[in-house]
Amino acid sequence: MTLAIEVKNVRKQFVLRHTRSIKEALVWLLNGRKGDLSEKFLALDDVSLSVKKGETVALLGFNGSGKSTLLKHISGVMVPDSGTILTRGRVAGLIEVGAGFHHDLSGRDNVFLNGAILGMTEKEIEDRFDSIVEFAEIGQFIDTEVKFYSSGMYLRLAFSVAVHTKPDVFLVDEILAVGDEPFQRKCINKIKELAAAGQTLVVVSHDLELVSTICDRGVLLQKGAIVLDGPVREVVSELRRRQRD
Ligand SMILES: Nc1ncnc2c1ncn2[C@@H]1O[C@H](COP(=O)(O)OP(=O)(O)OP(=O)(O)O)[C@@H](O)[C@H]1O
Repeated sequence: MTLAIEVKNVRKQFVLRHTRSIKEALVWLLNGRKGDLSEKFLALDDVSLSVKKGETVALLGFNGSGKSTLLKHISGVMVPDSGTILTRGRVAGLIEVGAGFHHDLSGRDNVFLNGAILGMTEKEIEDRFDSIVEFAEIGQFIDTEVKFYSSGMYLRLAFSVAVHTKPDVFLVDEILAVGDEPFQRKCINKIKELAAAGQTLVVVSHDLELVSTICDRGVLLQKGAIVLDGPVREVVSELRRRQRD
């Protein structure tokens, strides 16, 4: 059994800064700065998760349960306060769409820039360039600066670059809710194709029907901790039961 992702005892705390009144700040100063004006919030509380190569996993849970935070740790965008995350092979994903895109550059330049950030060589990008543009249906706009793209065009190009990196682990965060319907369908088909080809997949989505068709395994998060891990249908049923309560 080859592991693609191994998350061990990960904790992540965020500091929530509240706006305080001048009076509150003054009292705090006069008291010798005792206590803490900021509040701490544990977004991931001792999370451990192993994902085997070829598994398709849906991270499920209510708003604020820590799904995106966990995905960002797997992608390496965030580092944990404690614990470890190991990933095997190339990890690519759609977490903050077009995060690596530069507004003043053309679509073409961004394909090269973003492709390189995602770990492709120049030769790989050149070889896959036509296919990237074709999948994104960007056509003649490929030489236009992306700041003039519609949000859908931007998203399509970002998605296309990401899937063409042929990653070993593909991470998708709620992306499927964006874009028009035909493109959504195309993305879903592409993701299903990747899953069928044995690609490791970790998906965050509130579309329970959709994740049930794409993923085999479901992981339910609640207040930053994993409370259930099993076949996706069972975990989705439990989440629905909790939604009704
Ligand atoms: N950079 C940050 N600074 C402070 N708090 C944060 C930060 N990122 C996330 N949080 C908090 O951590 C908690 C978990 O957020 P996260 O985005 O992981 O939840 P989620 O399960 O993906 O939620 P949703 O379903 O709404 O997308 C939330 O309460 C959120 O406000």
